[in-house]
Amino acid sequence: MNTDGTPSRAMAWLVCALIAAALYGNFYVYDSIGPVADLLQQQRGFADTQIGLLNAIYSLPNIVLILVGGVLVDRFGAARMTMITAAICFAGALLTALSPNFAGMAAGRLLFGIGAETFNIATLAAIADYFGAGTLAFAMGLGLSIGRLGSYSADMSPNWFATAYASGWQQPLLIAAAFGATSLAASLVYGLIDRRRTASAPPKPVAEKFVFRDLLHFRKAYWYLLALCVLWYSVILAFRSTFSIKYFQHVHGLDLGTAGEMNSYVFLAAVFATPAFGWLCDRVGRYAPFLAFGALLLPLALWTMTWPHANLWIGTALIGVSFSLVPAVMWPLTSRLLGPTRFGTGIGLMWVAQNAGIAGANLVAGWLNDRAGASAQNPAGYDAMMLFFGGASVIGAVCALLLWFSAGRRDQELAPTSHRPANAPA
Ligand SMILES: NCCCC[C@H](N)C(=O)NCC(=O)O
Repeated sequence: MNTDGTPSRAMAWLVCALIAAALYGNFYVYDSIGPVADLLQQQRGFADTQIGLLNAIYSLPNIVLILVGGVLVDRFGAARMTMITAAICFAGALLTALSPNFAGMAAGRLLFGIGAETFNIATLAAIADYFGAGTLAFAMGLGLSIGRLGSYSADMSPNWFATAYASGWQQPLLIAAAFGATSLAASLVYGLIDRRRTASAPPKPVAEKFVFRDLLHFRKAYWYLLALCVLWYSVILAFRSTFSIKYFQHVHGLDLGTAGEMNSYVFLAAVFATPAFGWLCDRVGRYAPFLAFGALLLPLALWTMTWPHANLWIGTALIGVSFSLVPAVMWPLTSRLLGPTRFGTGIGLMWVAQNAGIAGANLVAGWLNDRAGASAQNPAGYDAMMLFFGGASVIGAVCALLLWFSAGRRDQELAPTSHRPANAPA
C-alpha cells in the first residue's frame, strides 16, 4: 500500500489475479451444462427444452436483477458484493449437481444466475477500484481472458475428466461445483486484502444517482450497440454454451470428447486474442469497423457449419475471431459512447436486454429442436435452430453496420456528448 492510501502496483496486480481466478471458476460453472447435455438426455430423459431452460434460467432473474445488482455494488462496495455473490454461485452450482430431479437442477441454475451476473459487475468494479486509466482496459481484458479459460476448461472437461464423464452426468457437475468453491475462495482472499486497504484509504466519491430520463438521451449509435449486444450474445451463448456440442455430436458425428474440444478452441482463441484485439483497436483508434467485421463473422460461421460435409475448423475459427473481437471492442466502445457518468446506467440496460435475449434464445432453440425431433437419428431436426440462430446473427450484423455508418468515418460521432450538464440536479 502507498503512503497516501492508494494501492501499490503489486497489490493491484494481486487483486487482478484473484479476480481472474474467481472469474475462471465462475465461467467454468456457467459452461458446465453443454458438455453434459447429451448425458442428461440419455440418462435422465431430459428434452432439449429442459436443457435450454437450464441455461435460460440463469438469465431470467437478471432481466430485472442486474439493475438492482449494479446499485448494490455501488452501495455496499465491490469486495463485499464479490464475496456474497460468489457464495450464492457456489450454492447454486452445488444444488445443480446434487439435485435428484430437473426442478432441483433448475433451482440450482436459477440461484447460480442470481449471483453470477451481479458477481460479473462486482468484479469489473473491483478492477476499476485498483487500476487507473492507463492500465484499466488491459487489466479488465486480462480478467475476461482468464474467465474464458474457465469456459475452455469446461469444454475440455470430457477429455480431462474422462472417468468422471464415464460414470455419468453427476460427477462432471460436482467438479464444476468444486471450481465454484475455488471462485469463492479467491473472492474471500480478495475481500480480506480489500478490507486492509479500505481501512486506511480516503473515502470513495458518492455514485451518481440513477435517472431513468437519462436513457432517453442515449444517441442512436447506443441503441444499435444494444441491439447488437442482445443478438450477438444470445446467439453465441445459446449456441456455444448450450447446443453446439450436441449439434456437433448429432449432425457431424463427433464423439463427446472431440465435440467438446472443437467447441473449446473458440474460448482458447479468446484467451489470447481478446486483449490483443483490444490493444489493436486502441492503437488504431477505430472501433466501429472492427465491431462490424466481428459481427459479420458469426452468421458466416454458422452457415459453414450447416454444410453437409462441413470442415468444422472453418466455422470454429470464424466464431473464434468473432468471439474475441466483439467483446474486446464492445465494452471500450460502450464506455467511449456514453462517457463515465452514464456508463453504469448504459451497461445495466444493455445487460437487462442481453439476459432477456439469452434466456429467450435458449428456450426458442430447445423448443425448435424438440418440435422437429432433432437427434442423432434425425440431424435435419436441427435445421430450424440453425436458421433461427443464423437469422438473429444477420440482424445483429446489420445493427453493427448501421452503428458504423452512424458513427462516421473516423468514429468521431462515438465520442460522448453531454446531454446532461455536470451540475444539473439528478
Ligand atoms: N459468463 C457468461 C455470461 C456473461 C454475460 C455478461 N453479462 C457479459 O456480457 N459479460 C461480458 C462477456 O463478454 O462475457
